[in-house]
Amino acid sequence: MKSEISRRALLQNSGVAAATALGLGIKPSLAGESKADSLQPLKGNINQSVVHWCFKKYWDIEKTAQVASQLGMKSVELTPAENWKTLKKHGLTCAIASSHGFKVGFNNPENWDQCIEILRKRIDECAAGGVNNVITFTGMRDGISDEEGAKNCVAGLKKIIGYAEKNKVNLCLEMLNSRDDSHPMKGHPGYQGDHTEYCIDIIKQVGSNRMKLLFDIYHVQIMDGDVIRRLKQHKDYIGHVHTAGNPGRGELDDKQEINYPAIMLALQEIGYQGFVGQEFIPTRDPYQGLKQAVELCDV
Ligand SMILES: O=C(O)C(=O)CO
Repeated sequence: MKSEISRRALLQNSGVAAATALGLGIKPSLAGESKADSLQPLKGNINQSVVHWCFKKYWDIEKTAQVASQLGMKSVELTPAENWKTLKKHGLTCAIASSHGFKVGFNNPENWDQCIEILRKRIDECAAGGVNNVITFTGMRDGISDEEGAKNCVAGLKKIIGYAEKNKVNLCLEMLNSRDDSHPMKGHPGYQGDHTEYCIDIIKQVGSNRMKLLFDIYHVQIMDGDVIRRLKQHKDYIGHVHTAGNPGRGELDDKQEINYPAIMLALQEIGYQGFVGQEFIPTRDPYQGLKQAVELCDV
């Protein structure tokens, strides 16, 4: 896989070099990239998506959609409904809609009304816009025991899951790591749903085929590990998947420890039909990092 990627990269780079030498003046199709920088056609067995917040600093929605489309991805996700028409223009969808943030969630009954109101609105938007998934969170512990938090999550989510069912939209509960305290988006110390099985137990108790897990490989690797076994074990409950390199939530390169091609093959093996959202924080050229991730996950 690696040698194939390097070979491709080499061919592409030499193509650019040759064209430049010949004075062909390849017209950049996107600022900072040339057409020759685009991928070979993807196998497309994995539906790939890019998570907008990670790239927002570099690219607005139009540019993100252009890049995603150029890289053969199928979605730009966690972007508001007002942006979905831009995605459509580029032949893309939004794999999962955002909702209430991770800090205020269903573990505290005081937050239920607020979470339900925003989820209802998102479910309506998803039903109208052909989007299948909405994200949801447990919220922070803030003195609530894990047992109480789980009980509250089940009771709170049960108040909205019927509406999700009626509109054929999945609620995806995200597990997040609470270990990395180095950066506000690399880890979330105090988050209650910080173990895979804790979230799975909540999902099972809500008891609906519209209640799913957002399996973020980066967060699972930090808190629980044993990623492929967990994917297989919980296959019936996985609604969406996220990536990033660990440690550091950076690119999916050889400085990080997660074996993404093997994990993507495992997703195929379990018959996962959903999307894989690239959700890393770029530490170098964002286009090159995203291209590398897309190639690596295209198994
Ligand atoms: O850290 C994450 O993965 C989140 O989605 C928080 O919103």
